[in-house]
Amino acid sequence: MTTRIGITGAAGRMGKTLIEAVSLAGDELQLAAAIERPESSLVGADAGELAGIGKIDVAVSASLEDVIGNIDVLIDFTIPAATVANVQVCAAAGTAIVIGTTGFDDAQQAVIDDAATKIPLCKATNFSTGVNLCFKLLEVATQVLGNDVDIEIVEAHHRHKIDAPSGTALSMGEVVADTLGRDLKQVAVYGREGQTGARERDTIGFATVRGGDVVGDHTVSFMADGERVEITHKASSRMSFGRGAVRAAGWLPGKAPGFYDMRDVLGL
Ligand SMILES: NC(=O)C1=CN([C@@H]2O[C@H](COP(=O)(O)OP(=O)(O)OC[C@H]3O[C@@H](n4cnc5c(N)ncnc54)[C@H](OP(=O)(O)O)[C@@H]3O)[C@@H](O)[C@H]2O)C=CC1
Ligand SMILES: O=C(O)C1=N[C@H](C(=O)O)C[C@H](O)C1
Repeated sequence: MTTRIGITGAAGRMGKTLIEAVSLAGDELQLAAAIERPESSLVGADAGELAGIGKIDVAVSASLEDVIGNIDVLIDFTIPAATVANVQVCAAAGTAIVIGTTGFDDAQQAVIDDAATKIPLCKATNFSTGVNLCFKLLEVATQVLGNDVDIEIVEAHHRHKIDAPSGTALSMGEVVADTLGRDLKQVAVYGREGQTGARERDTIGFATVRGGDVVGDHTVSFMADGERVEITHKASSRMSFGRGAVRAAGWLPGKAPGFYDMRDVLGL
């Protein structure tokens, strides 16, 4: 059976990547709708031409509500406010959703958690296989190195990124903090300046770099006296995220309502 996919934020960097990723995914997955903001000049354009893969006879729509009945699953990589609106449309229609947007505040996350009681919902801060493998490697490294190391996370992204630290860096911090039985909200340090005092062992530090066209680099350092372990992931193409999100979109429809992430899709 064919899974009909909708993509919001169709003209965005990830939206265009996702349109191409669906076209590469085989006959079981089909792009059934591409949605942009009503005021976008791209409404009515062919989604394939927008993504640079040639005509696919799917016109960009101005409203998710207009097309929700034509899709089995929505993939949403937009901005938090738009995702929150879109997840509510999906919950009302009983349609599954894959969420890649990052940068939600607690109130926005609560709306998403509520939707997951009604529909199958797969949300990940990073859909690449490599990053999800890194989450596993981080668990092991943290278990072995434990409380004897200082842990710092550095991420770099392109100049257009609007949230910091990246969702992936925060997820990496959560994996490490959970494994150590620490509460990330209590121990995270976001950047340092001035007379900071000596580093406290229990803290987990984050540093952010922005510039150029960096697709997404993440390094977690475990630093002891005399040695250092670093786990690094470098994305060189957005297709690494697009492939993963489309795989999640093929996996999700038909699942029981609930909150899933890419580790569930990969069986990690
Ligand atoms: N989980 C993962 O694996 C990954 C997650 N991301 C995340 O995905 C998100 C999008 O990233 P990226 O594609 O680079 O961003 P872009 O800015 O390129 O795209 C965002 C899209 O959302 C649309 N949009 C913005 N505001 C609204 C609104 N109010 N209503 C409806 N649509 C809106 C934009 O439309 P318009 O062009 O008209 O403004 C655009 O199409 C980010 O949160 C990023 O962190 C990115 C890569 C991987
Ligand atoms: O905005 C991006 O580009 C990316 N965002 C995600 C994040 O915040 O972690 C995933 C990836 O690193 C690219």
